[in-house]
Amino acid sequence: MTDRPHTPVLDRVTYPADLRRLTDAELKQCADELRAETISAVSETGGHLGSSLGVVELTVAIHAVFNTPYDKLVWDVGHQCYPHKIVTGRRDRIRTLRQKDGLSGFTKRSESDYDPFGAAHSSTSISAALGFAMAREMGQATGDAIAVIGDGSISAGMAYEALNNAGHIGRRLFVILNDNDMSIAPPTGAMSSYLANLSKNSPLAALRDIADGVAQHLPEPLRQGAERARELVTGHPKSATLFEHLGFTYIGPVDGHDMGQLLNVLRSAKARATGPVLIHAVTVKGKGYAPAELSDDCYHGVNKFDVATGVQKKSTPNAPAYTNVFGQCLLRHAETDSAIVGITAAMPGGTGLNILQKAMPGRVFDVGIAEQHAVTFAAGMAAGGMKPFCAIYSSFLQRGYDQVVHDVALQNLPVRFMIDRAGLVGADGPTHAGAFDIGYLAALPNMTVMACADEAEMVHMMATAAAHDSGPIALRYPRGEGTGVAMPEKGAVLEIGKGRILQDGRDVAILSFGAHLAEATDAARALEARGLSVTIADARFAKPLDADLVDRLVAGHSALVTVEQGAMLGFGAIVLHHLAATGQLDGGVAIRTLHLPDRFIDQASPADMYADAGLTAQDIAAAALDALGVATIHEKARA
Ligand SMILES: Cc1ncc(C[n+]2csc(CCOP(=O)(O)OP(=O)(O)O)c2C)c(N)n1
Ligand SMILES: CC(=O)[C@@H](O)[C@H](O)COP(=O)(O)O
Ligand SMILES: [Mg+2]
Repeated sequence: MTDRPHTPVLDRVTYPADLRRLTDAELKQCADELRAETISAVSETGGHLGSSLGVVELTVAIHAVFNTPYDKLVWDVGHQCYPHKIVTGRRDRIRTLRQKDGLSGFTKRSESDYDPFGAAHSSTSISAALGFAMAREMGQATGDAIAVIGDGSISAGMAYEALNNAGHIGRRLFVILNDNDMSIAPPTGAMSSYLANLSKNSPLAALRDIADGVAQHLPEPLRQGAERARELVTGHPKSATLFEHLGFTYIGPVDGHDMGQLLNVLRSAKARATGPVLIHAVTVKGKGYAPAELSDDCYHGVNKFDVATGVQKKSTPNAPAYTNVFGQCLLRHAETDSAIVGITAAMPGGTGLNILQKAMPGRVFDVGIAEQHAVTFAAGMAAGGMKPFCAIYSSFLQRGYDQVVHDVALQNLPVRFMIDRAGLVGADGPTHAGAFDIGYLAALPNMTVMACADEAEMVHMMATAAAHDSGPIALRYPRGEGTGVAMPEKGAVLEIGKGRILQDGRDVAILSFGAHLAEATDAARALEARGLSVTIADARFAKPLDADLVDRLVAGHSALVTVEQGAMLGFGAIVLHHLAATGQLDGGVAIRTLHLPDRFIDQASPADMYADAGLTAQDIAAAALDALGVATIHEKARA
């Protein structure tokens, strides 16, 4: 007998239609190959590996059973969609993931018909899928809607708003709960415990059938076992799970890595569902790759790595990361002030709150993916006499905006907002860019808004925030390392609303707000090389604005350039508003406000993204020269 060459099944799959031609055994083999391909690709690109490995079988089974893209598959967050990208026509570009001009690390409508709804912020999938389902019910040419949501993401209020609505509407909709008992960090919360109990204590639930109730047809001892398991989970004899109370048919738990079981359950659900169905799939984050399965974070987000060992490539830092400086500072303040507490919405490591959490576990609250609750919880704590440091990434705080307005600012409560990932963040792209917080926070009465120029300034601003009991205060800082400046022994409390001048000049003033001061300084050097005399100032506060400083810069220079790592209606707009309100715009000074452009910027390195945004040192210098040119024309005209 001759050995037949082994042809990978995955090589026969470009689109989901190809999966639908495979036998069940081939689908299983395809999943194994898809897992290997995912590991290999992410080892070259970095990215969200653990979550993607956990849904390999689900990906294959869903696409094999449902008629995507006519049926709409909506991944929550979208960070687990790499296997999905590989089997939906993007295998040839999967090694460009998260890079400039490459594939997005999340689902994105403009990238593929198989990404019917974009994501990256969590807990939106059930709402979006319900929207598709209703569009179908109202006559649009679209098929079934399937949301896949993780156990971490289903902790957010928005997911319950959607379940509530879907259960009420009662139309056919599929929600697959991908329960790997893990968020970015170990999951917290009562809901997480409830789900854990469902999967641990309900061994026979997998046999339940959505239409005719398999349990009824089980032999007596098994049926009693199923009922006992249900009673154990719910606490009530014969009562249903939370999802059933909300109007869903609950199927599960099923083994989310058992291809046969998944195919049976999905086929049966697809054939029989008349209303909303929740399929509870138990999975393992990092499944099938030992270094991921054995690690504490299940390789949630990894750098490039060596496949054989799992060892990730780490760059040697030149300076402390802002996140770390924040974490260390907060710990120092908490040691001397027992009212200080930290609040995070499922990001203890990402925000640096894990430093305080490790030292003083009782002083940090991880509320799960629940930014809205985090903000109002902080407001309540502040009203109760505590000093909450609410650490949330800039883009995720967008979720809690009404809470910032209504619960914090309106009541002038001293919540300290620590806004990490302000500005462009790199590989996560536009969904995670901290672009809007300057504008959306500075618009609020009572709010103080600071941004630190470097890590030493951060220490002072932390001291300022800790001392600021008269109202809410926000400190924004970017992802990544500081600039390597000498660090102060201790933070000094800054005068609220006062900036600083770092260098005095005569021709042009560059007024920077936040961490682009290094680029502003480089621009000044370039201008000096052309014989110009440049003032460099650091605003420190966008609100209250240092009006005296701005007035001085306008009065003493022919041109003023503002620089910030934020969107159009931010710091520069505040400066312009002040100058207009005080009649200084007509005084002949030429002004340029450098900010992010009015468009979303695709993923690349932060440096490339800032170049795309027109915010390099050269751009700043060019803007200054342009402004000076205009100022010269004005001066000549006046002469
Ligand atoms: C609104 C929002 N807050 C926080 C995050 C950061 N975040 C991304 S994935 C994740 C954990 C998600 O856990 P889960 O849904 O269980 O998916 P898993 O990674 O376990 O597959 C978090 C907190 C986010 N993307 N969106
Ligand atoms: C998917 C998601 O939202 C997070 O995993 C995010 O990518 C983390 O970003 P950082 O790496 O900046 O913490
Ligand atoms: Mg999870």
